Amino acid sequence: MDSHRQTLESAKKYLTTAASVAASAMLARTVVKEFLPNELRTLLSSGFDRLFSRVSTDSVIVIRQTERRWHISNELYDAAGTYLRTKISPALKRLRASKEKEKNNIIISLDDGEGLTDVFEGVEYKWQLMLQQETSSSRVGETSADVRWYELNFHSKYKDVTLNTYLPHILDRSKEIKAMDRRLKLHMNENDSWSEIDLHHPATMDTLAMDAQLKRTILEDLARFVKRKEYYKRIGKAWKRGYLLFGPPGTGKSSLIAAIANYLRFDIYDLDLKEVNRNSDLKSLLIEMTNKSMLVIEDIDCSVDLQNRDGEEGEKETKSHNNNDVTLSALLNLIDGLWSTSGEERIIVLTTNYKDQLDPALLRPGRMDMHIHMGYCGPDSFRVLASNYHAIDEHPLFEEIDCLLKEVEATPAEVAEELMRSDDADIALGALILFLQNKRKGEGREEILLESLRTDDGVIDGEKKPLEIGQGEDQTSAESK
Ligand SMILES: Nc1ncnc2c1ncn2[C@@H]1O[C@H](COP(=O)(O)OP(=O)(O)OP(=O)(O)O)[C@@H](O)[C@H]1O
Repeated sequence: MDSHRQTLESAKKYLTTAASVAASAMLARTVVKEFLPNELRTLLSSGFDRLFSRVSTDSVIVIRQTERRWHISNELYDAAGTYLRTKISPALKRLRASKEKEKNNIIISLDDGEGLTDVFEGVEYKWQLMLQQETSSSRVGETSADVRWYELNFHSKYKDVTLNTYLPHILDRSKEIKAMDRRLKLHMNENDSWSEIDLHHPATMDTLAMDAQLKRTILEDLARFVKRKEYYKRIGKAWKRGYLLFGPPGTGKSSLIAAIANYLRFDIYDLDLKEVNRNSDLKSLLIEMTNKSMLVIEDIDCSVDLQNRDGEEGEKETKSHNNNDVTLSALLNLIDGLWSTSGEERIIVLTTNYKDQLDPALLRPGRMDMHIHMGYCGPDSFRVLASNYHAIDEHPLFEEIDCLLKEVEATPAEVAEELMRSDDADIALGALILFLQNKRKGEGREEILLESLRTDDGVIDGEKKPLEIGQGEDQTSAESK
């Protein structure tokens, strides 16, 4: 996106017009201005009239604005503008305007040469933006308006493939590009209604400090999920995916949620169950959610107070802390039923610091598809943080830090805090070493106390960990179902 903006900025700056069309320079400049991304969208709000004109072996499709609002052409004209914006080379220094011989048309070259060339499935397409000033007279006097259209040139033998494949591809790509450009929203609930703010969380999958293999697994899972519309339809399952994030505070559960939202360009619906008084309110909230969104319930263990644990799942009374009527079974039924069937491409994320305190109903197969353990900071995570905070990939102190991180349980949040202490990498890494050494001393004393509680099988009483599938970094794991 930035490179496009730069291109457009530099295109604007370096605009030159051919000497022969000096009189048209003002008009051309207007078009160039309109190539700024936001304005482009307004410019391209209309449609096209399709016509083929044969010039020797070339075919030309004219994609033109039209008065008819809902004409298919509107969509394609709009899509062409969006699509071409991503195709303009960052190296482009100027937009060239020239006048067509014996015509009033001005050609705006979208590259340095003859026209922007796009190669798709081996076929070469040349795009030109055309511009004409049309004057019309009426009783109130003469008015003039700019008429713009795209000309798409290609060899006539590719006419079918163009209509059947290339133009649909442009429509699809433009939808994807628009989805990427869209501002993300964070929705928060108050009783039975959502309020929204723009989501500007800077976390991305790149800046997230976690075990490299686990990160790859999550990314692959997400990428597979969004491509599987037909698959979910075929198997008769709702197109949704559930992730349970668990781990100590400060290990990046909220950061991962934001990173997923930024990666998929999904809005977040942050559901605070304590704010919901009745199951009917919960239902209203879930119905209002849009597609391509994430339902997030943080600290699920604190949001609902589990009672009657021994009863059947459907009978479990799970009330929230402020004694409202919302039950866990209602939440689960709504998510499995209405929420899943009334929308698509939905993700649900539950977080907890204490997975072992969760109701088994939440952990049942098919409910949360992937259990992701956000663990303490290991060498992989530390490398990401060092790169985030100090833009360094290597440093003589790394080895010592790696050794300490293997011995000490420090959260990424704690490590990040130390790294922020100074802009000087040497000082910050030194502070981190000191912090880890102090922590190790503290833990050493604790270890001695815990030693007396150790049972025969080596497990510390009350500390028995749930069985997890570990991957990569020692303290990080994922269970995928
Ligand atoms: N894995 C991580 N990668 C990058 N930064 C992290 C990570 N974990 C923590 N941080 C840093 O620490 C801050 C707090 O982390 P975050 O809120 O994501 O943790 P959490 O696990 O959700 O904590 P809690 O359980 O208390 O909600 C973040 O804003 C970020 O700066």
